[in-house]
Amino acid sequence: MIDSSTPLPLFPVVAAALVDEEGRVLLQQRPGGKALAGLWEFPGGKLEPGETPEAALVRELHEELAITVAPDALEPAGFATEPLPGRHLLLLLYVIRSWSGTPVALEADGLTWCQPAGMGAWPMPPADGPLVRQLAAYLADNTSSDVAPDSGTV
Ligand SMILES: Nc1nc2c([nH]c(=O)n2[C@H]2C[C@H](O)[C@@H](COP(=O)(O)OP(=O)(O)OP(=O)(O)O)O2)c(=O)[nH]1
Repeated sequence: MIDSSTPLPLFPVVAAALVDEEGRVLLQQRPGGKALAGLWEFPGGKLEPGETPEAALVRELHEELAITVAPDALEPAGFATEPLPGRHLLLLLYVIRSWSGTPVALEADGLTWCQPAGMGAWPMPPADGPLVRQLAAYLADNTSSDVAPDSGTV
């Protein structure tokens, strides 16, 4: 018998907040027939055996969006955990500001670019609520402005 203290296997998933020059972030719609169909998510997916999180995300973004990302473009930006049936989701979010190619929905039902402050309008999986808040805070703290640095000090 499994009691509530039985640990669930950890289920690591990597996800990307692709940020464009206007500060918008790409979301994709999960396709029909999959768990959480119709909800909007950060592109990404499960790790394959032996894969690092970064390698998995580079691979997933190529498979899902046909874009190429250099591993050093990945900025760790937040995480969330969520109990799922039979396993426990560990969702790792990376910010990515540069890539090659134009994202196209190879697996998703649709793509949308939205400002982090407007993401609440898009229905997302339960685990994503904390990620959206962390992302907004991360971008507020880690986005350079167009103002030139003060060069008046010696
Ligand atoms: N990529 C991504 N997955 C998310 C997000 N939020 C969230 O709860 N998840 C969950 C949904 C799935 O349980 C898991 C991602 O797995 P997945 O999409 O690669 O795999 P899947 O089981 O849905 O489909 P498959 O690969 O077996 O066909 O992470 C998110 O923002 N992005």
